[in-house]
Amino acid sequence: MIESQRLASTAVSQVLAGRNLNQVLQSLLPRHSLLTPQQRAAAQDMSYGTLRFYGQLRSILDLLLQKPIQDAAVRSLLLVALYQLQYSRSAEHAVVDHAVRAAETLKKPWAKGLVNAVLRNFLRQRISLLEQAAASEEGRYSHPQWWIEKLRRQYPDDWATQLEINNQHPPMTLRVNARVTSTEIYLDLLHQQGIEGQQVGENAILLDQPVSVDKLPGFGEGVSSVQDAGAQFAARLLDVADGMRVLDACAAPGGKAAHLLELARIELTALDSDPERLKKIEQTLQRLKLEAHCLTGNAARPDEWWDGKPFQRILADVPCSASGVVRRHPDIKWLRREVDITAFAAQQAEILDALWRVLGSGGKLLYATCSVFAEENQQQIAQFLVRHEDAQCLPLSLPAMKDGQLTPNLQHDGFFYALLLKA
Ligand SMILES: C[S@@+](CC[C@H](N)C(=O)[O-])C[C@H]1O[C@@H](n2cnc3c(N)ncnc32)[C@H](O)[C@@H]1O
Repeated sequence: MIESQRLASTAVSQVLAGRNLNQVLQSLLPRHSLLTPQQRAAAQDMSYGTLRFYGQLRSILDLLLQKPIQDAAVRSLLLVALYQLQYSRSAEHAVVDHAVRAAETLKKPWAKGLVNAVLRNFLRQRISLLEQAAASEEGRYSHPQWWIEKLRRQYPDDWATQLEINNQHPPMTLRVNARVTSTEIYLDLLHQQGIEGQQVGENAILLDQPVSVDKLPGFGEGVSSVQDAGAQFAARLLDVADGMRVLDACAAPGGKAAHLLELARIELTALDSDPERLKKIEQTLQRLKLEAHCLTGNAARPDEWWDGKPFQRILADVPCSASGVVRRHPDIKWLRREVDITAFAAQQAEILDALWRVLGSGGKLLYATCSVFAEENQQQIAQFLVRHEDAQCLPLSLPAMKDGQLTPNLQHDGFFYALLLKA
């Protein structure tokens, strides 16, 4: 456990210094090649869990300390150990003992005693500390205060439910490749392997328990993919048909692009501004035996990549706050600042305006975000409609949506969709 705990502490410390958790783990894990798969999984769980409950754990740590700790390594080690004590099944004495030994290796003579005292005090005063931490909203909901307030303003009825859902483990959902088999047949195949789930969309199967993809029948051969049920609405809403010229303007890592290709024999251009992420689309399409024209380029600058032939359909799955998918990326809660939402909205408007120019008359553009904030969603589209008289927003006939908004729940993540028709 000690190695996993140390790795998680380093990861948490780097995220709190401003780095993205996925990238941090991708760079740290290969450097710990002696870890067993179980130790790696434990390190990931501790990193994700500590950040999921960082608001609460930080409040508890502040209550336990006479003055704040400036040392990032010791502070992160304490946060990870508090997470383990409160949320994991590890034996308490082992968590404390390993954290004290990990503190010794930090070569800071004062750290060992402090770590020991803080963790033992937590165990002695746990109930009262949990109650005191819950007195502040950040401590209670483990989200930044500006986020809590924005959600409360925009979702007066279910803001607290959303915050609670955001702190749960995300569900694992599969997309069955409609070109290869039916959802019913694949459910049966899963059942034969002892994997249970239920159909929650035309091609979507929500698994009872997450499993490693190499246990999924035919995964390597492209029979299924992992994709949230909310994300699976995109390809259906865009209403593609064989022979259409389609642009996926922010395509990486390629989940929605692949779904579009599974649904119809379209001529797809998959664009993304990040060449590294673009490689992931190529890998995904190779596994699924699908083809697209993959391009590196800025969606807001069509002059740099467009061949002048209008598209009949465009998917604009724009960069956003990702506030609808924090279950999967708990670091987002602590990395985003309120001003970022305005910056995202400005970037999204620029991309939308540019893409409108490359859409043919009578064509449809599906605007998509994985955000729950109105500035990036309903307000963005209302302003777009004012700027573009030739645009009409079509009604979406999905029962789970309100004004195009899906909020995170037990079956899917938070997404927003708006389908725009060009006169
Ligand atoms: C929400 S993700 C897209 C997810 C993807 N549609 C899928 O389903 O797998 C947004 C993507 O937009 C890309 N991006 C950001 N700014 C861009 C721009 N100006 N032009 C094109 N792509 C951009 C990012 O690199 C990122 O891959």
